[in-house]
Amino acid sequence: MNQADHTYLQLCRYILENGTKKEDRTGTGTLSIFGYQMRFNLQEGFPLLTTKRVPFRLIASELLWFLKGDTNVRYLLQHNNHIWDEWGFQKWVTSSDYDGPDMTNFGLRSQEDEAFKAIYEAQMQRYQEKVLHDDDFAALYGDLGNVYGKQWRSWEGANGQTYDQIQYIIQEIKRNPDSRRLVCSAWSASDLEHQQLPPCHYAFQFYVVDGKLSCMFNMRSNDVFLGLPFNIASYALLTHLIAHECQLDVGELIYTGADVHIYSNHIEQVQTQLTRDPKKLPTLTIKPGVASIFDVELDDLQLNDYDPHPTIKASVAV
Ligand SMILES: Nc1nc(=O)c2c([nH]1)NC[C@@H]1CN(c3ccc(C(=O)N[C@@H](CCC(=O)O)C(=O)O)cc3)CN21
Ligand SMILES: O=c1ccn([C@H]2C[C@H](O)[C@@H](COP(=O)(O)O)O2)c(=O)[nH]1
Repeated sequence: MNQADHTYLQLCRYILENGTKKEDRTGTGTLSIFGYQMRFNLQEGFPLLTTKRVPFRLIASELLWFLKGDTNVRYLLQHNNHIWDEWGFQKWVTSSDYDGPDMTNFGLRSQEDEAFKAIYEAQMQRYQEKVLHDDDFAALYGDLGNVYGKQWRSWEGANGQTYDQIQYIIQEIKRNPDSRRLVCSAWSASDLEHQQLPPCHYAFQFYVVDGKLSCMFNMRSNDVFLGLPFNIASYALLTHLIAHECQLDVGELIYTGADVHIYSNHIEQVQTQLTRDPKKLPTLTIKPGVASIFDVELDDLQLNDYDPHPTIKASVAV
């Protein structure tokens, strides 16, 4: 059974038919709806879409990065993960330390202007090298500010004391699984000015019934073609990891989105994906013996029987 692809494709179809043209911060333009919910039964298989290839390795390394409480893209680069590069790069090129060619509006310009694209790529390569090999540079420009890792693992209270929301949730699930307070919030009003990108998945909550762990996650803004397949798989993986540690089965994953949009330069890609028939979902195995989710490494996670349709390329809006 694979209901997951159908559920996702139904959302895509719904936006194409009912979405309103809406301008956005990146200048790309979107088709957007406001308010949508989807449910994924995690017992059916691991919800990694099969109607295009979704790179599980990038999703897993990003989630482990959050769980480590890390906010610096150096860890991602060390794992050959480039999904956050543009947001660190932006911090560098808009600073007084930047001494290269003008990078104003690099996201859109690199899609429209081939000559600029080559200049941009050279600067991006310089950025990546510096983050990887220059500690001072990485501390300044690799760090994305108080993003997910910081809020999840060391939320700062008014008194300067820090709170580990993930540790709290795990302890509570073990001690009092009926709790209705198994919430993690990444949205901190006082931190908005200290973040390269305010959290898109800003809160999630767990629920235990009949020995199964379910999770609901909320998104204020969601890029349906590039972001959402990652977000679904990431929260599915988080639910599996916490269930594993708490000796529970997995239940349901519930998604609630607010401004749910397809970028205007992703419409063709979505239409291609809609012509494809879903295949069997993969399954996930966590290496036995990994006791704490904070010790999990990439090699402890194994995705089985993933045989998707080919990748569909698209540019990310910055
Ligand atoms: N516009 C936008 N969409 C997002 O989904 C997004 C952001 N911005 N900003 C922050 C993070 C970064 N995320 C990203 C960024 C890029 C891809 C992406 O390009 N995915 C490609 C594969 C990329 C690769 O192989 O390196 C894909 O085909 O899924 C996915 C998620 C999710 N978030
Ligand atoms: O996990 C993520 C992170 C980001 N996004 C998307 C949603 C929007 O398209 C952009 C963020 O732009 P804002 O103007 O701050 O809303 O990134 C995502 O889908 N998933």
